[in-house]
Amino acid sequence: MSIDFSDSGFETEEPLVATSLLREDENEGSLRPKTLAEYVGQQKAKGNLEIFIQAAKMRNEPLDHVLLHGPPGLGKTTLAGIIANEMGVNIRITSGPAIEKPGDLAALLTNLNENDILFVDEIHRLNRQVEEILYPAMEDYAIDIIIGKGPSANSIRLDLPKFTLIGATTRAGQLSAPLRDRFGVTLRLELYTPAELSRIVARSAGILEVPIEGDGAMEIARRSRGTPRIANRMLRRVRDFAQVRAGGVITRGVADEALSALEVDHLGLDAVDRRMLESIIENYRGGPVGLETLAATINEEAVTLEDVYEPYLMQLGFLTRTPRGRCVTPKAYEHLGIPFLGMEQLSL
Ligand SMILES: Nc1ncnc2c1ncn2[C@@H]1O[C@H](COP(=O)(O)OP(=O)(O)OP(=O)(O)O)[C@@H](O)[C@H]1O
Ligand SMILES: [Mg+2]
Repeated sequence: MSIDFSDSGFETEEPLVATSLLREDENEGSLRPKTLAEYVGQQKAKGNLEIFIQAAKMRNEPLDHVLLHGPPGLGKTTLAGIIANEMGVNIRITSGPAIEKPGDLAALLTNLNENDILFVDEIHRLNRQVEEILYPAMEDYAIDIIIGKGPSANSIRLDLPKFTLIGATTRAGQLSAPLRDRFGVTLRLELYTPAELSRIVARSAGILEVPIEGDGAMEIARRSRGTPRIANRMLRRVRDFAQVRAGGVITRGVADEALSALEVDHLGLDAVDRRMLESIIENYRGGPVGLETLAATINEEAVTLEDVYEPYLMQLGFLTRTPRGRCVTPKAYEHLGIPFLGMEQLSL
């Protein structure tokens, strides 16, 4: 998708709801809160963590292994960093696809210090052999390594320092049961409310030293589909716009103008959301339609639709998942300005 900004001198190639990291995310690190107190929202996850962290510290033990799951950009990596900070331990960061061989994981594990954290992003993408090394590592703080080859091969057990594994995934359903069962703590991150997102936007604006009005922060918040990463991206794009058009201050009007130019509507839906909903309505009479069929029809990846687009559309009550496929609700027809012809339209 490309957006024509020829009249304002802006050039952007990427949609705001991109799955890969964008130019705007470059210094994401500087916007990351460092303590639980600074971490906005996610009350349930935060409340639980606070207790677990305090208890582990009192016992002078590592925190139990933690699995963080939820849609992209909700703060999983951020939370892992905060846990390390609050525990006062080091964190080693890696990801499922980066650990290719059992030996790679063994090297990471044996280099940890007592109570350290190993953070494995995209943990659902670990390969099977590597995963099997993790089982005894998580359970008994030990790994079994094979020395030698053929009939003279010997398995020896190597003790590891006590450590905490933090796994993050957008797809908890894809974790194998034995791996999932070895996490003592499982935290699901939820989409943020506009009020929470406006606090995040105001906080980020403070760090970036961008003047912003309360209304301006709220306008960005309402349109960032429950996701802090998208809110921060929008903040940066709106800032550019404000500098050129409005003397640098982000007001509600500037935010609205900038985001409308980016084809983000007042609920935060972008061109892909609209194509998705319209395609279900026009080609499949409102659904049900299978995810793969829908993805092929609008030429998007099924995983992207499922992980990135659907959570927000479902939260808005625009889309439902049924055993027979996805259905668009009357609320979505109304938002798109398409007449809804009654319930029989849904069941056809
Ligand atoms: N609760 C929060 N309070 C303030 N800022 C947040 C919060 N959660 C996330 N952010 C901001 O959102 C951005 C994205 O967060 P993060 O990288 O932790 O998401 P993630 O869940 O790890 O995403 P992915 O699934 O893509 O790895 C960060 O720059 C961070 O500053
Ligand atoms: Mg992350």
